[in-house]
Formats: sequence, structure tokens, C-alpha cells
Amino acid sequence: MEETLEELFAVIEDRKETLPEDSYTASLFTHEKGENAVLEKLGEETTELVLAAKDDDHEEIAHESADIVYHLLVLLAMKDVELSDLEAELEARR
Ligand SMILES: N=c1c2ncn([C@@H]3O[C@H](COP(=O)(O)OP(=O)(O)OP(=O)(O)O)[C@@H](O)[C@H]3O)c2ncn1[C@@H]1O[C@H](COP(=O)(O)O)[C@@H](O)[C@H]1O
Repeated sequence: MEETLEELFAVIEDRKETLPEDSYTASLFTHEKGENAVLEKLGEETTELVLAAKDDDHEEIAHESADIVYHLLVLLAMKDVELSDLEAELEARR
């Protein structure tokens, strides 16, 4: 899991740097709505996760959770927050 998150975050940071035209991630960094594009996605997907949880739909819960984690990592990269900052915060709570 940790490796998956680190690899995904590295890809996101690369997309932020290189802004390929065909990249969904890059489109979030260049969106005309600015950071609101990713913030809106996080809001929508959180609502979808709540509905999936209410339905006890395990597959959908995993799907929406993955959407949220991905968009959360995009937000961290957008705000120049490192993955290690998130990790340190979680570690401090143990
Ligand atoms: N993990 C993701 C990822 N999760 C979600 N998404 C995109 O996020 C968008 C979600 O928006 P929507 O909710 O409107 O899409 P949807 O499928 O209709 O929504 P649901 O019904 O599924 O909730 C879709 O376009 C997905 O393709 C992602 N896009 C990219 N990644 C990762 O980012 C990497 C780089 O991707 P690119 O930037 O596209 O090259 C990929 O290799 C993946 O590892």
C-alpha cells in the first residue's frame, strides 16, 4: 500500500511538472476553475462514498475510496504538501 501511494504520488508530481496534454492529472493542475476543480471532485466523491457505505456496497466503497485517495494526493501536490508530511501526521497519532 505504502509503495503504491508513493509511486502514484511520484506520477502525480511528474504530471504537475511536465503537464502532458493527454493527462487527466495535468488537466486538474491547469483547470480554469483552479483548485476548485479538485476540491469539487473530492466533495462529489465523498458523497458517492457515503451512499456506497449506506448501501453496504463493498466494491463501490473500494472504488470511491480509490477516487478520493487519488484526488487527495493531487490536492497535496497542488499545495506542495509532501506525502511524508501526511505520514508524519499519522505516525504522531500512534
Ligand atoms: N488514480 C487515478 C485516478 N482515479 C480517478 N481518476 C480519474 O478521475 C476522474 C473521476 O472523475 P469522475 O468521477 O467524473 O469519473 P467517473 O468514472 O464518471 O466517476 P465514478 O462514477 O467512477 O465515481 C476520471 O476521469 C478518472 O479517470 C484517475 N486518473 C488517474 N489516476 C492515476 O494517475 C495516473 C496518471 O494518469 P494521467 O494523468 O491521466 O496520465 C494513472 O496512471 C493512474 O495511476
